[in-house]
Amino acid sequence: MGHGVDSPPKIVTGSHGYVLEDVPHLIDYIPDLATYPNPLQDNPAYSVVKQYFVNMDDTVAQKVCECALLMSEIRKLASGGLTSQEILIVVHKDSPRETHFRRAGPRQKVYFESDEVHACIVTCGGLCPGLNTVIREIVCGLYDMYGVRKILGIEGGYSGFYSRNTISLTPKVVNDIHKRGGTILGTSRGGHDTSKIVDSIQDRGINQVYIIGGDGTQKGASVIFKEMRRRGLKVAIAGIPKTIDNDIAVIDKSFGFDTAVEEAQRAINAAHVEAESMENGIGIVKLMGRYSGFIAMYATLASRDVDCCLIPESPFYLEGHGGVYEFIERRLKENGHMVIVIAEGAGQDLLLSEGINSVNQKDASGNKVLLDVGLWLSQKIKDHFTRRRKVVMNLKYIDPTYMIRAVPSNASDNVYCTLLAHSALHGAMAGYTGFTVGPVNGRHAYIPFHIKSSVVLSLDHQGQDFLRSNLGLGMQMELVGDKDLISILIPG
Ligand SMILES: Nc1ncnc2c1ncn2[C@@H]1O[C@H](COP(=O)(O)OP(=O)(O)OP(=O)(O)O)[C@@H](O)[C@H]1O
Ligand SMILES: O=P(O)(O)OC[C@H]1O[C@](O)(CO)[C@@H](O)[C@@H]1O
Ligand SMILES: [Mg+2]
Repeated sequence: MGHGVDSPPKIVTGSHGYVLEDVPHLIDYIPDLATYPNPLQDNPAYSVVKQYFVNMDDTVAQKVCECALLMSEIRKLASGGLTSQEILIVVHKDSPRETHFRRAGPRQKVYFESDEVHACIVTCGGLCPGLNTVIREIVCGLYDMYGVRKILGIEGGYSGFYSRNTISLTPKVVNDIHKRGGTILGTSRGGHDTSKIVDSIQDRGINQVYIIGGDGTQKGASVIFKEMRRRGLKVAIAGIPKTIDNDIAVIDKSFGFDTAVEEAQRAINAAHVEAESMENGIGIVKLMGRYSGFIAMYATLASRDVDCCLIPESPFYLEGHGGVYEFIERRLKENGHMVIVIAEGAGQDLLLSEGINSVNQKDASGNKVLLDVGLWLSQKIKDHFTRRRKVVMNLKYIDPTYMIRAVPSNASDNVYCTLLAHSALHGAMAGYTGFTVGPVNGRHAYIPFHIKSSVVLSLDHQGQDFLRSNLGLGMQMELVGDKDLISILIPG
């Protein structure tokens, strides 16, 4: 019963301009599927909680506007005449309502019997703190909540589907993996061969696929979903978004980000200790962030020892008025030392304009390989001050790139990873497919792949919020360059 054409986005509109970006469901292409009562209803841990199951119609608003509910809605709310999906929305009376997503969580009816489920888990792309926690909680959640016994781990990312062995995953196998960094399954870039992957899933009789990875991985998951649908297979594809860079616009935050920011403090502290111990000491720390400076910016805000933070969203220059050299000179005069944090994607245009390694290198997944801006900046500063200005200065460059992502996740990321894992498996059990999970405005939701894979968040989108939060944190700010986003922060 396969569909020969791509499924268009499932957009549901309602009254008052309500728009639901819905996720696909197995019954969209296999209409006569049997349903079963959710086994959670007999679980004493859950049955005591009132209203444990998510209402079928519950949705989460992508944006919560700052104005109040319409008076008519307030009246309806008071009289119980609004559904819970509507209660979640606060709208401006004149503006169309924003996008909504289906709320995540367990449903009363499921589309898989426990002993019918054959699940698999795969991790793809770069490492991120929390990968093992997500794996653990999918396994334990399926086992404990749904009585699922057949769960396979696919080794080595997408290519592992057709070129590697599998691992049988049980709660015992995954018991303490959340205390370790990395992923027990291994990961990889490249090697996404859709038909080989789908053949492998079909041949093994797998019917739930949990795919943990970043933007590239979610695009790969979307292609797998489309092929499943084309073949008419009863296989639920659930994505769990992973990006240490925190650059997915639609969800509130990505897992591992907090841990990475925390770990980055150690490098910044070291840079600060080194810098303040020497005459004209400068500590430079390079942090991850190809296209967005979230890690750099949050690590800067948390530390209070950083004088200057350079991010990809805000181009900067070195020479002349408003340039980095001028700022360094002033800070050294005022303080005798300074710390600079630079995101890996910042200043790439400057390196390219100097003709450094202009060959466009790509990794196995087709991602552009960036030039080392930290080394370049260190060399430039040394050259400028020591050789050209004949100023004594001591510069120490620290690159903790892989140290901040190879660590185990911290406590709050562990809790977050657990919620993501549970959202994913509740969704798959309920028959949803072709979706990814994540909190939107603080509530966990199911988001269609086409939205997740197309939006990359940069700090530019949040410029105003950033200004507000920086001011709230007691930072003074100064512009470097001519852009409207702040590049330099001076602890107040
Ligand atoms: N457009 C695409 N279609 C199908 N598969 C893709 C696509 N883009 C990437 N992939 C596959 O997804 C996997 C991971 O992609 P990638 O290496 O870009 O990491 P990522 O998921 O974006 O994570 P990271 O946060 O580390 O960048 C790879 O196996 C890659 O082949
Ligand atoms: O060196 P690798 O393993 O390709 O990964 C590095 C990249 O992965 C990311 O963390 C994205 O997840 C980037 O910020 C970084 O450039
Ligand atoms: Mg990526």
